[in-house]
Amino acid sequence: MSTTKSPSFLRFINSFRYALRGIKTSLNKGEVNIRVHVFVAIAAISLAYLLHLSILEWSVIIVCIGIVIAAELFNTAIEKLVDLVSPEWNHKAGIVKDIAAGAVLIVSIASAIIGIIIFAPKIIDLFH
Ligand SMILES: Nc1ncnc2c1ncn2[C@@H]1O[C@H](COP(=O)(O)OP(=O)(O)OP(=O)(O)O)[C@@H](O)[C@H]1O
Repeated sequence: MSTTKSPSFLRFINSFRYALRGIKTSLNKGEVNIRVHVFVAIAAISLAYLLHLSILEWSVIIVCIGIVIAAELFNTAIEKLVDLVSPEWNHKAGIVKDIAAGAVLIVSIASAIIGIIIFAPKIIDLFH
């Protein structure tokens, strides 16, 4: 059996490496927002474990975490692209950044509400 990897397999592995590099760059470049999201995600996963969530509740929490972090990565990518295309002050560049930030805010608020709906009753139950 040949051990040579097919080009399409290598392309797949490389795409995966580039994607991981993108995530690492976002975390390393001092992007405060994404660090906050990762911190909140770790806190939510820890709480979910401690409160013995159901499979459905776990799934909802994981989907929320994925959407928020993905939105933040898109936002960072858009910011970098705008800075590349329009390094100088430009009204339209500002609008593009504001809209991208608005998208992150929307999914963050929705996820926070879902977190409250799932966690709050279980935390209240602990004190009864
Ligand atoms: N080139 C620009 N032209 C016009 N307005 C801009 C420009 N760059 C940034 N802004 C305005 O400043 C805001 C903040 O932009 P910035 O790129 O600093 O994003 P940020 O949210 O502070 O990002 P981060 O802190 O994650 O780097 C934008 O949402 C936009 O309103």
